[in-house]
Amino acid sequence: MASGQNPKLVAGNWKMNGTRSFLDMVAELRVGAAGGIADTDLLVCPPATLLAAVATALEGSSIGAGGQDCHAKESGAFTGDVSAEMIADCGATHVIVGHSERRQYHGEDDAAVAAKMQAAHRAGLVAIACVGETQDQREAGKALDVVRKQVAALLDDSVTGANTCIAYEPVWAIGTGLTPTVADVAEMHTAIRETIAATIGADEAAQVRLLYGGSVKPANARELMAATDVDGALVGGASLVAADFLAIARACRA
Ligand SMILES: O=C[C@H](O)COP(=O)(O)O
Repeated sequence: MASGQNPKLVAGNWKMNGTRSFLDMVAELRVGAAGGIADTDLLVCPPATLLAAVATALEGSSIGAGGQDCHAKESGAFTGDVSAEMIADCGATHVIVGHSERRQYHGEDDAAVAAKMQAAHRAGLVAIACVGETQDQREAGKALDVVRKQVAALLDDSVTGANTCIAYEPVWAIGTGLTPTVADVAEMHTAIRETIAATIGADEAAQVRLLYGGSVKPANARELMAATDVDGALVGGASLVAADFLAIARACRA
């Protein structure tokens, strides 16, 4: 269960940002990542409106495309929703589920997130499942317990290193410029991996990539990515600038 065993994954979550003009930025990323960035996989998660275009623009490159959310069902009368199968049909390989903004603004609880994760697996997508404590929970000394519970609620024996990533995103660090200490990140990631191991065994758990997210920038990426049990980053704001996103990916080189 040592850090550094898995290739890093740097995923950019554009959130509700981006119109077709952002395809120029995707072209920039493609050029910047040509030939690959040593031992680091890159993923771009645009809004659903751009997913097919971004996936097409990245075909044949070393960068993948992912969705930001999916419905638990395959199809049906769910106006405005998008299924995991639709995301896969766009050419995406991954989908984020359970982001704290979905939990906060759309009332998604652990059970809903678990159902979305299963939908992702049903569609052949890698689920990037987000967990993380609020500021109040951290200040109350409950961060580890809260996150362990969130992770445990997502797991069943269908979870593998190949079909699941867990993103630890402290809610108070998202978009604020604040980050936990490297020691706090390492402690949390180790606890997350132990929680996963309790369900699927230590060998498989070692292969689940654990991403850190929350104010990752070029200036702090090297330090955060070197922390124990950190296998990559889920990047919000800095993923909207090609040079910054590429700099974060390069910072994963130990
Ligand atoms: O999904 C990404 C995270 O919410 C992090 O966002 P941020 O890098 O803007 O803090």
